[in-house]
Amino acid sequence: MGAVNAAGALLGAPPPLPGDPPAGSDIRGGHAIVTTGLTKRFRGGQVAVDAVGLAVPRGSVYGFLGPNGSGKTTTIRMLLGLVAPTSGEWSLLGEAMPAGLARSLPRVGAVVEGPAFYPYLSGEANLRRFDAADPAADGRTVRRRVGEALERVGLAAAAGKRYRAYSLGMRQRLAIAAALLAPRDLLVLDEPTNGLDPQGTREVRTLIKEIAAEDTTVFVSSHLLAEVEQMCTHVGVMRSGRLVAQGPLADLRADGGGPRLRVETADAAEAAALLEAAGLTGVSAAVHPDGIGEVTADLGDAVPERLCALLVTEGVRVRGFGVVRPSLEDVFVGLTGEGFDVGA
Ligand SMILES: Nc1ncnc2c1ncn2[C@@H]1O[C@H](COP(=O)(O)OP(=O)(O)OP(=O)(O)O)[C@@H](O)[C@H]1O
Repeated sequence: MGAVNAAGALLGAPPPLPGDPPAGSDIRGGHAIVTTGLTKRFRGGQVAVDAVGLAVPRGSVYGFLGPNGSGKTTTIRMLLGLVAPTSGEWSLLGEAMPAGLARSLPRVGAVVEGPAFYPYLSGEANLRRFDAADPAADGRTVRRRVGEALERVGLAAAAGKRYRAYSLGMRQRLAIAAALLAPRDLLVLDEPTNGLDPQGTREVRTLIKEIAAEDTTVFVSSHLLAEVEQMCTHVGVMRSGRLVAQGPLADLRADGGGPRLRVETADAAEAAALLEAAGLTGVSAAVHPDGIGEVTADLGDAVPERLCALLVTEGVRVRGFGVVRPSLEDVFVGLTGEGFDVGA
């Protein structure tokens, strides 16, 4: 499937769901996306998305993070009206869905799965062709809009080049340009850096930040924690079809707990006893196979320099001393029970 733009271009509105609120009744204007109990059970009984409640604030860059198969694409397809939920409610840009599809979708740009462009046509010709398939688009302004979209994604100089000569990063930027052929309040991107090399990844990431700076809410799925960390203000974490955490990135980071003291020493038992006597909590000591011990403890309000001086004065042979803050990955591993691919 290619980039999906205005309502009706590539989308067929799904039938209304039982219990749908009347059109326009959702006035939660502070959020670009809200879902309540959104669920998808495929034929055969598999629950791919299980009662997901998303709250995507307007103006945010929301990272929809989760391992492969955790239900991200299915959720995105439901949001865009490409597949009907089994149950649940959702709204896009304040419009209750699916009744409000025709009103909200023209303001939503989306890139879901691989873009389908003609290899022998130029980037510009591909965008014109794409625009022509959109009944909501005004053919009289196509030249200007295609030019602006190419400019926006940094492809103006390569506009006349054939698509097959584009790098992977350029191809992905062209897909984003297709989603930006009209002004959008919300951009939905499903794994936009998947398969890109580091240069292409950087290009797309920079572009997303620029688009967000222009007041477009961006909802971007990824299985790469490092990527989400670098470009998102908010994050939702999926595990096996369930949303296990959601909120501002900074809040989730804070959920990992406070800083920990870490001391490397051959006198682990003595160091642990001294730190406990000094009032530190969560003290634990371990000895590595090389015989060097490691003692960790919650730092709390203690002053690390004083603790270091105390250990040395009391004769502990300190080899290493530092304060470690829990990484976002530690938090997510705690939430999801599994690691994420952190190599962006
Ligand atoms: N049409 C379908 N019929 C049956 N099962 C499906 C269908 N589409 C997806 N699934 C299953 O639903 C689960 C969630 O898949 P989904 O593609 O939404 O996950 P994802 O997080 O986007 O993963 P990926 O990044 O690998 O696409 C998977 O177990 C998948 O096999």
